[in-house]
Amino acid sequence: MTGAPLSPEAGRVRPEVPTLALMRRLFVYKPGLFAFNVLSWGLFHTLPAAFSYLISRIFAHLGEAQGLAQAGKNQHPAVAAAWLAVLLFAVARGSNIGIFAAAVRAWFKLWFTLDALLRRNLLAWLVLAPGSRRLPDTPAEAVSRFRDDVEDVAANTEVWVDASGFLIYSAVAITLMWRVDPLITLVVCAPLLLVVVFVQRLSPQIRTYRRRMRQATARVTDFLGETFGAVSAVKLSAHEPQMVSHLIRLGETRKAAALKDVLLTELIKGVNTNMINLGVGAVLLLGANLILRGRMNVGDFVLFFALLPRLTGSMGYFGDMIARHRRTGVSFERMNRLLQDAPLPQLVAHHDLHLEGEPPALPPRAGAEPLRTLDVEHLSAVHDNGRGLHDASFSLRRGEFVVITGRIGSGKSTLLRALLGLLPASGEVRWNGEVVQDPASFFVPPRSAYTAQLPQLFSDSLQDNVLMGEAAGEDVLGRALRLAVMEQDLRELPQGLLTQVGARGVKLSGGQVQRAAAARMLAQRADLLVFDDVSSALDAETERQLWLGLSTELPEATCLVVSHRRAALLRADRIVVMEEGRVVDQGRLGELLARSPQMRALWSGEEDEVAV
Ligand SMILES: Nc1ncnc2c1ncn2[C@@H]1O[C@H](COP(=O)(O)OP(=O)(O)OP(=O)(O)O)[C@@H](O)[C@H]1O
Repeated sequence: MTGAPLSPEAGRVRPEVPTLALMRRLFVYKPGLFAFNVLSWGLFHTLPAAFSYLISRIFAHLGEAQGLAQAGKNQHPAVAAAWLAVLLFAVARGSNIGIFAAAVRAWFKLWFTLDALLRRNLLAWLVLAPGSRRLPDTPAEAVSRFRDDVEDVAANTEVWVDASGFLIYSAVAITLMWRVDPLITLVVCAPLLLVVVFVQRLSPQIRTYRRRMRQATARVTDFLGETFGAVSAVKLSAHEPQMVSHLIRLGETRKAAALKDVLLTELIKGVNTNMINLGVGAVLLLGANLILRGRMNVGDFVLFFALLPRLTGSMGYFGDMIARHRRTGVSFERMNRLLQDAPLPQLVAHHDLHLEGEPPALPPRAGAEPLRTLDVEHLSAVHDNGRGLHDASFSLRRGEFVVITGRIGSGKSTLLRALLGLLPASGEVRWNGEVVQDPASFFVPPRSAYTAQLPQLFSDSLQDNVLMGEAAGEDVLGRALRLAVMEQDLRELPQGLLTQVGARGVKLSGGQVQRAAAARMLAQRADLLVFDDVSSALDAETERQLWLGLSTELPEATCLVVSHRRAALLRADRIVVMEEGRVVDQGRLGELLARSPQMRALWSGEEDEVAV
């Protein structure tokens, strides 16, 4: 960790996302699979040009046979040619069904692979990247980005996979039609340009409506999540009517945003589809006129008719391609916001996914140099409102019990979080004299373990919450629970260690949650134990037992503890006193009581605002 800012603030303006370059990078993730998709779908979309040609030949030969019969000539060669065309048509049709089966399989594989790659990259950056990661928006927004935006991008691959087929088909169809009648071909192709211009002009709206729809959806999800989490607070304050009307307002906003997005999508589709009808009408009018004047035979007329739907469909496809490209840009932009300070290509970086077979074993936990000294120098972490931590310095030696104390809001939690890399910070932290470059990944077991002020438990058994997948023995588990003063609670829980706790299990009290989290920390057997204000949910006697147990059973443990309780202050080798985000004094309890008015106020509990 150096004096420079550790991680930039979220939400800064980012350059426009280069959608095309990002899509290209995705395609070359599995070049063989992508090439197979392009080839198989290319063939699948191009072969209908051959069907149309063969159908036109069947009709042309039948027309020829009829003419020969009327003239009293031998019609057999024309009939044989018609049968040959029928046979070729059947073969081509049959092959196309086989190609379709292979292409669909390859497409799903490509789609889900790219889907998984994007999600893996998002998750890896949030969880593993250097520096601390805070979600830039709400968890519901993040879920929507993981789910909907990833899906939009991966599904957009379809457009590119189909492109070559539609292009070749269009080129072949236009050439065949041009050879028969350039004027009708031009009339049929003109809408293509119109569609492209139409969709291009709508591009800003496409992006805006998609963005607004996604945001409005996330707001509804957020509000529902918050309401479920605060049901009792809502009931107690009799706020149900206000909550319902707010939900209705959010729902209305979402409805309007979704309606605009869907309407625009359907409008584009509608315009595209109607091009087919316009094309058919043009061919009917112009073609029938030419047949009447004897300037076009039935075979050529059928050729036009057979090629037309797919050709105009391709035109619609190109319009849709532009619209989807714009929406994909929005999805990239939204996912990119989730990555915050990540380099842009991180989103589409290539990594092994292990989608088939056994997942690889996790690497063993890295050994760490045992703590001898920890030095914090000029550590600052300022929140958006200008409050937080300013220029804090203190040291800690192996086996010490250091208490950080101060009034409510004096910056104690910010100090711990900045030290552990959970907040963007500047300053220097040294572990055994070595500068810590990335505290977020450094301060983890076996070096350090942490209990937050408001810890979270998973919906799982108490045992699994404490061990977190670690294969620790009963002695480790038993000692962690004993040290965390949980034995009495265990006896009262319906299934003891196997009791399901968390959001979907038994509701534990705040103090029980905090002690379960402390047990989780103690089961990690880390060198440095960091407690953030366990006093906030423990009574004085339980907290006293906690510190007493630690000093008798783990006398070698190094503890950094936020507390204002006498039990902790009496046990402290050193106390760091904070006020208004700054360290104002530090030393042993006796010294501080003698010279620090803040310490005396905290000790005597005379200050009204002392954290309780
Ligand atoms: N995420 C945040 N955004 C903005 N301000 C914050 C944030 N977190 C904390 N603060 C502010 O920073 C100051 C220090 O907060 P901090 O939580 O570090 O204090 P504390 O001493 O731990 O308080 P307490 O004893 O209540 O836990 C407070 O004024 C608080 O309102």
